Amino acid sequence: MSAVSVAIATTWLLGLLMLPLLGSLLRSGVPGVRQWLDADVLLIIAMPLLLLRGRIPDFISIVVANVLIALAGVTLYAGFARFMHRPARWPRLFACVAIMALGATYWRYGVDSIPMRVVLSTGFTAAVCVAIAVVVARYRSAGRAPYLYAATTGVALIFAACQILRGSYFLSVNHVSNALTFDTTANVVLLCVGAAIMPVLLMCGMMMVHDTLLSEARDAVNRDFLTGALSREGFTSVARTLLAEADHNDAPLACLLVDLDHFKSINDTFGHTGGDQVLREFVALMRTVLRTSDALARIGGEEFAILMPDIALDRAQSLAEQLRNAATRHAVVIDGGTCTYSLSGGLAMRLPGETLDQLTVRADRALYQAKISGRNRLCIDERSPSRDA
Ligand SMILES: Nc1nc2c(ncn2[C@@H]2O[C@H](COP(=O)(O)OP(=O)(O)OP(=O)(O)O)[C@@H](O)[C@H]2O)c(=O)[nH]1
Repeated sequence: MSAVSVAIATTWLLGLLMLPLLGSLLRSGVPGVRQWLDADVLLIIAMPLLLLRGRIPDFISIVVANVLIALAGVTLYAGFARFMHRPARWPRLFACVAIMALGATYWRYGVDSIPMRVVLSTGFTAAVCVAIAVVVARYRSAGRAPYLYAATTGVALIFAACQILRGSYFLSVNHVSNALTFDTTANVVLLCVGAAIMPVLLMCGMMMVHDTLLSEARDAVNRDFLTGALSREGFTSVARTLLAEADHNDAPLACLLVDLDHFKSINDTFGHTGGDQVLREFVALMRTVLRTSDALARIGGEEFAILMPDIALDRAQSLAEQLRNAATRHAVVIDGGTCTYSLSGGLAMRLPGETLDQLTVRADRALYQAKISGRNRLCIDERSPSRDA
């Protein structure tokens, strides 16, 4: 068996192995997986056609096989583009495949040249690899494992370089095919690298899908689905860090609990979806007032907790008042109607060594005071340090 046949058979086997793995990721709904699966299927169909060269008509083993491989390549790229939430631009991709088809036909039936067909296919594959490297490097989502994206870009560029090297070699040899042309060590090594391109890039894609799923699962637990604020679980874990930092730096930490007033009547007037819109817009409003270092969580229906690290009571009180004023000025347009609302707040400064539960209990007591004193106001827990200072 020649080195070329071994390389083709290896790609085919790896393609088969990838199939169930990609299939298992289909139901994840992550964009790109469908295209990667299609690319793998195209590859699996194309490889035996190449292997049957001489036993089936050349048109199938050369032209059709090369077109299928080119289609697999552009579909692989489309998968990466979709994964990065970019359009696949199919008309352009099909135009590239059409050029490949014309080239393969010409270098078989116009001028029969194996080296030129190799130059054509390596050039095409190199272009696909560069396109993948560019789309992955350029459109990486923030908050995702950067090493994975860097590795995919790097691997795609290495593959492109190997293809260009192999193409250049064949460009320099005589147009007449010759077994020796293929049996050089350099060509065999580059051939093996070429055989790994699709399987390795598909593996990179699958690793990125896993990274996405893990990050979505983490978000589902730590984020409130409706407002995007931290969930109670997310808040607890962020609070643990903030409390440890406050202890370590002997720094002040403020806890503000906020509850929207008469929220039930908002729901009664504007419906539950109207109430949801108020909650979403209120969280967006809070983000414009609070500092980026403040941790904001939705801990109940219309109740929110904010931890403010490294802040004195005066400043925390002023931020809380700004928030209350912004809320009273905020008009939410719902189905043509306008909803206005107010909030009550309870503020407590952390005492040395105090746990999150102890701190929130004091803030909650202050919030209760604000509610029973008439709402739309801020109360401060009397034990908050620096109050008397
Ligand atoms: N739209 C919407 N409403 C919610 C959600 N979670 C809880 N609520 C509603 O929030 C309302 C809270 O009502 P209450 O606990 O009586 O409080 P309130 O009407 O705000 O009165 P005070 O807090 O005493 O000023 C209830 O009607 C809940 O149904 C939610 O996710 N979306």
